[in-house]
Amino acid sequence: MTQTAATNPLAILSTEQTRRLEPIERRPVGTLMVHEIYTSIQGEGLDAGLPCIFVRLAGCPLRCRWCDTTHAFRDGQAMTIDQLLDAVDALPTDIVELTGGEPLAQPECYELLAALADRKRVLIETSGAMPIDRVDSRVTIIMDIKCPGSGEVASNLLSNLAYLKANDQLKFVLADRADFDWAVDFIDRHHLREHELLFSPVFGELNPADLSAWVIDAALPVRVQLQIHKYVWHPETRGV
Ligand SMILES: C[S@@+](CC[C@H](N)C(=O)[O-])C[C@H]1O[C@@H](n2cnc3c(N)ncnc32)[C@H](O)[C@@H]1O
Ligand SMILES: Nc1nc2[nH]cc(C(=O)O)c2c(=O)[nH]1
Ligand code: SF4
Ligand SMILES: [Mg+2]
Repeated sequence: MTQTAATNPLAILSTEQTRRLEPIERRPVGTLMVHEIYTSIQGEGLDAGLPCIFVRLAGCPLRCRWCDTTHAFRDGQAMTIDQLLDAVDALPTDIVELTGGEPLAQPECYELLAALADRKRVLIETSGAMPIDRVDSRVTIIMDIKCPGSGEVASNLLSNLAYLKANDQLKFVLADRADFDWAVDFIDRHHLREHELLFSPVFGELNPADLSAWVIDAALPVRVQLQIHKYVWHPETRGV
């Protein structure tokens, strides 16, 4: 059976609420536009496999060619930070990830991240197109470096590299061999080999076996990572 926000027992926004999502421009002052909140298995990064609460904010100024979350570009439910914290507190899971859309596109998210970090272990998944310097230091940042195949390479904010902490993660989502070569060059040019590096294939586009062979051949200190939720559930399933 496929699972959706409507059937996931740990989804916070009900079917009725998700039907009433508003365009992001209608966000009242002091609120964040939230696209969905649910619990699943962390499908990406160094915490893959662990239960995790996902708070997905609405809206993104980028348009990665292969984005799998275009449904979050526009609509959400306006929630105050207190409402969001109540929703997260109601869930027993002790890891929470803020994602989107682009979570850092909503400035209130800095305050939200600090408040979440008072309660749980917090991860943020960000495009790296917005400054990360104001993110609470207790939060683990998973930052995408956008490769040429995404069509968004010009959005990489290189000044962010200086703010990465030892336990943050740098992710390259690769569409083809040209992206792979570009990523290896980027890592060397910016002296990033000491960081936690993740190479992920664009789902359904780059064969994970090809990517794995390239990583083995180059003897690179990077982790090949697949989006495991797309293997556990049907890849189009929402709310997982
Ligand atoms: C939907 S984005 C939201 C967070 C933020 N906007 C970003 O790009 O990191 C979450 C993660 O999914 C990855 N992603 C999106 N579409 C993908 C695809 N088709 N294949 C592999 N990863 C994908 C993104 O690269 C990013 O690491
Ligand atoms: N299960 C699951 N794990 C994830 N890790 C990062 C995600 C994201 O969309 O940011 C994601 C997601 O959408 N689902
Ligand atoms: S930055 Fe993230 S949410 Fe925005 S288009 Fe790219 S992958 Fe999708
Ligand atoms: Mg996702």
